[in-house]
Amino acid sequence: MAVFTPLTDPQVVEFLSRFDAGSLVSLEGVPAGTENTTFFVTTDRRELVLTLFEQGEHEELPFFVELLDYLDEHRLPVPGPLHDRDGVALHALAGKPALLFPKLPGQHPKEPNLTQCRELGDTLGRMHVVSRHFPGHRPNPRDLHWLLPMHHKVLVYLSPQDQTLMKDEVEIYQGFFGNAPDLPQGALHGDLFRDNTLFDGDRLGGLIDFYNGCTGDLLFDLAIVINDWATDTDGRLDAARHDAILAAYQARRPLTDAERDAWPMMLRLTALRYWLSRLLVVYVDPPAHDLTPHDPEQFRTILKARLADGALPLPEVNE
Ligand SMILES: Nc1ncnc2c1ncn2[C@@H]1O[C@H](COP(=O)(O)OP(=O)(O)OP(=O)(O)O)[C@@H](O)[C@H]1O
Ligand SMILES: N[C@@H](CCO)C(=O)O
Repeated sequence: MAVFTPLTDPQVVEFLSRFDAGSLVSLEGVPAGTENTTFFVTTDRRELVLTLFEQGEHEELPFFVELLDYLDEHRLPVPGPLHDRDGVALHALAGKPALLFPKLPGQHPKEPNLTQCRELGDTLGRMHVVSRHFPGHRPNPRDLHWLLPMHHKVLVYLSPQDQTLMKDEVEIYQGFFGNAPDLPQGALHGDLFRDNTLFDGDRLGGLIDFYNGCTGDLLFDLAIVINDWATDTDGRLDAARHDAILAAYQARRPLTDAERDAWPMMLRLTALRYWLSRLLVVYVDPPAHDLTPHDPEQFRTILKARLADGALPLPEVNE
């Protein structure tokens, strides 16, 4: 159960009174989620989601509001936060920063079909086309600059083989990305796993949970997507889902030559990024709650599969 901060009806009634969103009918805590407290709020006019921010850098919340406003204005399927009658989105509730969102339709796809993969690739491609012009700035908090110092913290918990694997990989990324290939930049979702999307049948209802959002290499976002959406249980790439996502993405934004060169390395770097972040949660900085952490092993397996198999050929772009 991930309601870390309970709320009463009167608190929510008072909160809602600042917005033109109707009067409270019901309030329901959402069990999913491990980082923030989420409630579904039904009013006499609409369905909403109320998020209380439990952790993280609260001073970064205005960046997320600006990014969601920007993507919403550009007609991407994201929950653009509600602004109150004075134009303010971010408020405090029960001592926590709070945002109110429209409730988007759909469920997280566990085993996405090819139509859903195409939808996702198309939407991410559209998002990256507009996000290149997003004026905000937040350096990617999980790129190589983070891997370099942080991987040292987990080495002691790894087998000698895994220590070598992790150290060698980080050194290889440093050699490759340290020479700064010229990769297209823009705003990223930063964590676009299946459980951060909602599908209403085959229709993409929305991309949610933008709290890893940042600016940086667009390719980083795409590699996270492929590693989660197009990987089989043995860690190997699923060619059909891989091609469906990448063909749809590239119909919106063809990859540059530099991105094509960097692609196999970016798949490895983003796999290691999650191996490491999950190891940190398990061994170094466990959260106060007792929810089962995500399994680090899954991303070690993915990394090893990318090393063994390389990347699959990128689908042809139809100009
Ligand atoms: N705008 C929305 N519309 C519909 N459902 C939503 C919306 N926002 C959040 N949810 C639901 O609430 C759940 C928790 O939300 P969210 O992913 O933001 O929480 P979190 O604690 O940050 O989770 P995570 O563990 O993925 O970081 C989601 O899995 C989804 O089911
Ligand atoms: N998507 C992340 C968790 C949320 O940041 C993971 O699977 O490790």
